[in-house]
Amino acid sequence: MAETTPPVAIIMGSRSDWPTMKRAADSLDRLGVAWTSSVVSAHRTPQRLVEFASGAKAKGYKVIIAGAGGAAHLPGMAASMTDLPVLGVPVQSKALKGLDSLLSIVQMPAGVPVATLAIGEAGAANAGILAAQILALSDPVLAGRLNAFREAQTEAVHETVED
Ligand SMILES: Nc1c(C(=O)O)ncn1[C@@H]1O[C@H](COP(=O)(O)O)[C@@H](O)[C@H]1O
Repeated sequence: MAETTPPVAIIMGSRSDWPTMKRAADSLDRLGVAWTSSVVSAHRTPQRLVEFASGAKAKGYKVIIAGAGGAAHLPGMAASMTDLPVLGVPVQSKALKGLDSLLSIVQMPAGVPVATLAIGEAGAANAGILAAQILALSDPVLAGRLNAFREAQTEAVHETVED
């Protein structure tokens, strides 16, 4: 039987980004959304990026989460080759604490959007949730799971508040 493509592709510039990008995968797992992950670099494997990004929609992906650090050109270059929504995660760099990653991702020219998340693990976790929210627009069952997730989150905060 032919394998179905999961709706979310997580790509990252280097294997060293995985501890951050795993947070996106964790969010997706929690919400019951299937994903794949792979290392693709605009700098180190440009041909692999062209093949991935230009073929992503035809392959059946619905949302791309792209994480990279430093001169983080991966999300923008991926967005230039697909009209799937691209969520960019600035991975925290050693030298500049991720400010370089953030600025490399966020300032896209008009016409080629990348939805840019916060630097580091919180941004990656939110990328997973945001991908699920996009998919939930046409998936009421997933929308219900997202709602339950939000309620559980609110309840967990209430439990830490005395009064
Ligand atoms: N920013 C990019 C791209 C890209 O944008 O294509 N490819 C790799 N990298 C980044 O280089 C950093 C260091 O990578 P190494 O740890 O492999 O030296 C990683 O955060 C990666 O995302």
